[in-house]
Amino acid sequence: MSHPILETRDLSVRFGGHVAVDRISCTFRTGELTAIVGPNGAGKTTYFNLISGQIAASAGSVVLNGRNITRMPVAQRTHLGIGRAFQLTNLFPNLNVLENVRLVIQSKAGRGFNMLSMASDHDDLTMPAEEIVERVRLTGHAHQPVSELSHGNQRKLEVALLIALDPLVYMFDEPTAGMSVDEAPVVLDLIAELKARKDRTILLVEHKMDVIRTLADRIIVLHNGALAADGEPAEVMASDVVRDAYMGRELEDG
Ligand SMILES: Nc1ncnc2c1ncn2[C@@H]1O[C@H](COP(=O)(O)OP(=O)(O)OP(=O)(O)O)[C@@H](O)[C@H]1O
Repeated sequence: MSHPILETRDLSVRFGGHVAVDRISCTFRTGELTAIVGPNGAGKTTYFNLISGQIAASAGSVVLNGRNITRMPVAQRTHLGIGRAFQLTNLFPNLNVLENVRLVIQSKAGRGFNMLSMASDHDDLTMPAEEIVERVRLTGHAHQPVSELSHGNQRKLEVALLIALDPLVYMFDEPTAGMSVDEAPVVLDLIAELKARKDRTILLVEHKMDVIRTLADRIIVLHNGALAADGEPAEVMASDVVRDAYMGRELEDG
């Protein structure tokens, strides 16, 4: 098996008296797609925020490629290889789809994240940007300002930007939430392609059973902020821990 790229060690955060993530120790390997499941409020998003750096840990550590990144700001973690699906707030709303993708490629290529530099200065980056826009089926919207995109197309753009960034660790938080049945497969196919490359690590917070079944190599279950189960999908799904964690609530079948 490949070496662990990402590890959390006794990672915890408390908000006032409430422990939202409770001493989670977990290792993630290259080539592996881990689904993170658990009922509402279990701590999934908070765990993601701790890994990507959106919030600071109260205790424990996050280790990327052997390096302690626990105290690093988001931008530095991104630079080192942690990639979280962009929220619309990270985009330039008045620039179009293609320009936003090109800016991420430009920044990745070490040419700065300068939206004022002329597009013609970076002509060589336009073609890779167009390819990524095509992969998420947004070619028809390439010249549309991102602020005018439908919700589903915004989500596809988030995935496009992450692919442009091409981090070591891809973090997806319910990537198809709110997408139509026509749109979701585009994103799921792209995640499957990333997984097939075997050279990236993918973390996926997901409620949809069919998505987990199709994509996950491994499932971890969070319950009350703690790691309740960790293992192969069939084994975890059949376990009492999952039944107890969900307390009668089902993972979504849709
Ligand atoms: N900034 C915050 N301040 C106070 N409490 C918070 C904060 N962020 C999260 N929490 C609490 O931490 C717990 C975990 O929340 P979190 O959003 O991580 O759960 P989740 O598993 O992602 O849930 P969902 O599936 O509903 O998105 C919840 O009880 C939540 O209310």
